[in-house]
Amino acid sequence: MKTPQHPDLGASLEQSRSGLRDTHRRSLMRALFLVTGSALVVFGCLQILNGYIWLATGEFIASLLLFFGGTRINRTPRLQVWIYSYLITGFSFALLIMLVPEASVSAFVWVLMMPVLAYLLLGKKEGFLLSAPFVAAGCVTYYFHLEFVADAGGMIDLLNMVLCAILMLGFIHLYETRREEAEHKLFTLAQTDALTGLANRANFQSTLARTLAESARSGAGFALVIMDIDHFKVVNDTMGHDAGDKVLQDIGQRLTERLRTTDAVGRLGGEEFGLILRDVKPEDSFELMDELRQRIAASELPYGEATIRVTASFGIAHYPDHATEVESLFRIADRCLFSGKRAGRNIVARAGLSAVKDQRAAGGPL
Ligand SMILES: Nc1nc2c(ncn2[C@@H]2O[C@H](COP(=O)(O)OP(=O)(O)OP(=O)(O)O)[C@@H](O)[C@H]2O)c(=O)[nH]1
Repeated sequence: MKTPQHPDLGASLEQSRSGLRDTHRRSLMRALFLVTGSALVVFGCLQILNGYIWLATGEFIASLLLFFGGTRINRTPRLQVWIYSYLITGFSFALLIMLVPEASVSAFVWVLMMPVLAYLLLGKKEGFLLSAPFVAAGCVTYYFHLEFVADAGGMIDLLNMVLCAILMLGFIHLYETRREEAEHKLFTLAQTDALTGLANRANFQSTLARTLAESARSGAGFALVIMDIDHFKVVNDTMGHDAGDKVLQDIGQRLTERLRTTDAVGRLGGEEFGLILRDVKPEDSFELMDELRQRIAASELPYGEATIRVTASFGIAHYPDHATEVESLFRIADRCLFSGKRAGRNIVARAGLSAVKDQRAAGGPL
């Protein structure tokens, strides 16, 4: 059986919580550091011409820090801290500039940029919590900038700003909510076998890799079981594909019903299923699978006027007794299954110590 390496899908979702993967967030941050750093150099020069030496000095220092940050952002393990530091400092700096009595009215356009950056870099919840107070503070500053709205023209100016800020925040929030929902739906679809509702092969392999890493830390063993329905082709050929589908759904349900919630079940493809039994000894996993085998053999699935009976064969490999790597565990369980099929089917076959010996003698996994 070919078992290609699959990325951990759970980790992928975690990394894309803001809509951008960590690598993209780093690239965006680097671009922001460079753009805002360069912009601050220009603004600093203009502030000198305006006579605001202290403001220009602050902008030059900030631009140096930003250029330095641009060289570090790709390597830092604390990306989230860097993002928060950048956004909070940047937003506060923008507010400070708006508070200057002679501030140009165009400085207030940055208020509208705040939610865009915060949502893009932090996601919906954290983006809202960070940007909403700054947007509100920007609107209040604008009110003071207009000198308390003395006439109708001032009121129009204020309402333009406030309405635009509210709409910007609202639209970005709505967009991010829909994007998260769509991503979640896609992610679930990409992980699930459509026919049985079980984990699909890629998802099962991610779970297996995670279980192995956890077991390596905790020292607890687990069993990998590969189960295959016997002579499934006959069901399809004699009763039709729809009957075959019903059998697959029924078997999938039986497997999940019988196992513990901490165990994992997945459809590896066709009529083949994978099971991970956590915290289990070799004798116990054999007994459990044999009970499952008997249940499947004894069950009758009504299909129209007919009744469908199937049997299944199982191959078991144990971590760490038989192998300590995903590939080797799969190969051993698969070979056990194959030997069970050759021995007449409706059998639970487990790797023995000889399997481990053979593997060592051959200088590699079985
Ligand atoms: N109904 C249905 N059939 C499927 C599906 N996926 C694979 N199959 C069928 O499963 C059958 C597998 O046949 P084989 O690989 O020969 O295996 P088998 O008949 O179970 O024989 P043994 O495994 O040797 O006992 C083929 O007929 C496939 O078309 C599916 O999603 N639905």
